[in-house]
Amino acid sequence: MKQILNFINGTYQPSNRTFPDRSPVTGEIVAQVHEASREQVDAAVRAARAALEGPWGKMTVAERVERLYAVAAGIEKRFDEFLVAECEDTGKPFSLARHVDIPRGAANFRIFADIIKNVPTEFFEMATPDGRGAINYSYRTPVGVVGVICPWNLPLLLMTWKVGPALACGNTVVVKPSEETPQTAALLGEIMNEAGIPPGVYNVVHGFGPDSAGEFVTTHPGVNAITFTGETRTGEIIMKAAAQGARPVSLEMGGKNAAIVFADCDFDAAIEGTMRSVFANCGQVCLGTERVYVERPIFDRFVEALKRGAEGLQLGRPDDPATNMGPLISQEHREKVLSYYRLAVEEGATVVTGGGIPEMPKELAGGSWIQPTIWTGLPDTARVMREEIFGPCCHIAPFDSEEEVIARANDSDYGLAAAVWTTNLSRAHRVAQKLEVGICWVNSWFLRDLRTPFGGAKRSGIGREGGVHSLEFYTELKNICIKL
Ligand SMILES: NC(=O)C1=CN([C@@H]2O[C@H](COP(=O)(O)OP(=O)(O)OC[C@H]3O[C@@H](n4cnc5c(N)ncnc54)[C@H](O)[C@@H]3O)[C@@H](O)[C@H]2O)C=CC1
Ligand SMILES: O=C(O)/C=C/C=C(\O)C(=O)O
Repeated sequence: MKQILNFINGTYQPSNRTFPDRSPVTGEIVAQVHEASREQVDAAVRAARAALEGPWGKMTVAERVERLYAVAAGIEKRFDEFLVAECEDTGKPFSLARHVDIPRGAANFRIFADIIKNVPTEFFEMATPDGRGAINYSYRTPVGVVGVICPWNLPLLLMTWKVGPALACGNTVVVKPSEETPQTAALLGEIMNEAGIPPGVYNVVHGFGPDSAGEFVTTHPGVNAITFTGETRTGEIIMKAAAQGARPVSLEMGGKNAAIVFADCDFDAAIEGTMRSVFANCGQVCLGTERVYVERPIFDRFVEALKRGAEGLQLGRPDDPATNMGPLISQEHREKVLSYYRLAVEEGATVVTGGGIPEMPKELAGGSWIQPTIWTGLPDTARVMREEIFGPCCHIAPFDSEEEVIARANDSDYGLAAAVWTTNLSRAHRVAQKLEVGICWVNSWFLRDLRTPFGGAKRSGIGREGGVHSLEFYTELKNICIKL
C-alpha cells in the first residue's frame, strides 16, 4: 500500500498513526497517510524558522526567483504523476485536472516569481524645517513562518496559490493539506528538493483539523501568519486561533454565488458558462454558481437548455476521455449534499432534473457519485437558497428588473463571486459594480488573471490575494525615513 509521509526539513518522515486515503471513485483505500503528531508539527515549525535564518533567508530575490522557476518546471516535468495523484485523491476527470489544476500548480510559482522581480516601491520626498529635507521609502521583509491550511476541492491549485507567493516573498511554510487529498502536497516535496529549495522552507504535515495537525499548526506560537481556504465556520475557528499573538490571517471561505442572465445575453455562451459554473469539479468550487437568476422572457428556454446540458454530463472514471463529471469528494460530503437535495423538495422545489444518486457500473458503486441537479420554484428565503451546498446543483429563478435582481443577488450572507450575462455594456458595468462580491465575471466564469485581487466580501473571506495583493499579506511593509 502506498504510504503518504510528512515532509519536514527536506526529508520524508513517517509517524505512528496513519489514516486511510480513499478513492472517491470506488471507495477503495488507495494509500495510508501518516498523521503528524504535535511534536512533528513543532519540528516542522522549528525547521521553517531555522530556514529563515539559513541559506534561504540570505538569498537574493534573483536566486529565489530562479528556484521558483525550477519548481514550476519540476511540476511540468512530472506532470503526469501530479495528474494521477490529484485525480486519485479527488476523483476529478483527467480532462479537468490536465487543463486547470496541474498547469495552475506550476503557474502559481512562475507568476509570483515574475511579480516579486518587478515589484515597485513607494518613495516620498518631504520638507524639513532645516531645509535639508528627508526621503521615505517602503521596504518589504518576509512575514516569517506561514501556516497554510488547504481544502480538498482544488488541492494543488489552492495550496500553490498560497505557497508560490509565500516563498516568492522569502517566507517559509508549513502546509496542512486536507485529510482527503494529501498526495500532491507530499509529492511537491520531491520537486522542492530537486529545485534546490533549502530544507525547512517547504514542510508538509498531514492530519485533520481539531486536535490534529490543523489545530497544531494554527495554534503554534512559532507560526507568524495563517492563510486558509475552506468552510466559513472553520475560518472563524482559525481566526480565533490567530488572535493569540495577534497574527494576520487571510481567509478565503464559502460562497452562495449568483449568476444573473439577462434576456439580451449571448444565449449559448450563457448556457456554456453556467454549465461550467454549476457543474465543474462536481460543483465543488467556492466560486461556483448555486443561484441562477434568469430574466423572464428567456426563463423557460434557459431552464430547458440547462436541463439538457446537465442530463448530457458523462459521469465516469477520471481517465475515461468521455468523462466530464466525477464524484463528490467523499461519502460524508455526499450525505451533506443529499441532505440538501431532500431539503429542497421539503421546501417546495420543483426538481427539473436529478435529485439523487445515479446508477453506476458495479465497479464504481462504492464511489460518492451524485446526480447533477436543477431546481426551480423556491423562495429566496429557503435554506437551499441561502446555505452553501458545494455540490453539482443550482436553483433557477425568474426576474423582471435590474434593480430587483441586484437586490436578490445581494441578499446573502456570502459575497464571493458572481457572473453576469448580458450584451449591454452599460448594464454590465452598472450591475457588476453594485454586486456585493469580491469577484464579478461578465460573460465568463473562472477566467483567471493571477495578477488580479482574489477574495470575498461578507462571510466569504478576509483579505485579498493575487498579484501584488498577495504581497500585502506575505510581507511586512516597513517605512524607512532618512533625514538628509
Ligand atoms: N469554499 C471552499 O473553498 C470550500 C468549502 N468547503 C465546504 O466545507 C465543508 C466541509 O469540508 P471540509 O474539508 O471539512 O472543510 P474545512 O473547512 O473543515 O477544512 C479545510 C481545511 O481546514 C482544516 N481544518 C478543519 N478544522 C480545523 C481547525 N479547527 N483548525 C485548523 N484546521 C482545520 C481541514 O483539515 C482542512 O485541511 C464542505 O462540505 C464544503 O461545503 C470545503 C472545501 C472548500
Ligand atoms: O484561485 C483560483 O483560481 C481558484 C480558487 C478556488 C477556490 O478558492 C475554491 O474553490 O475554494
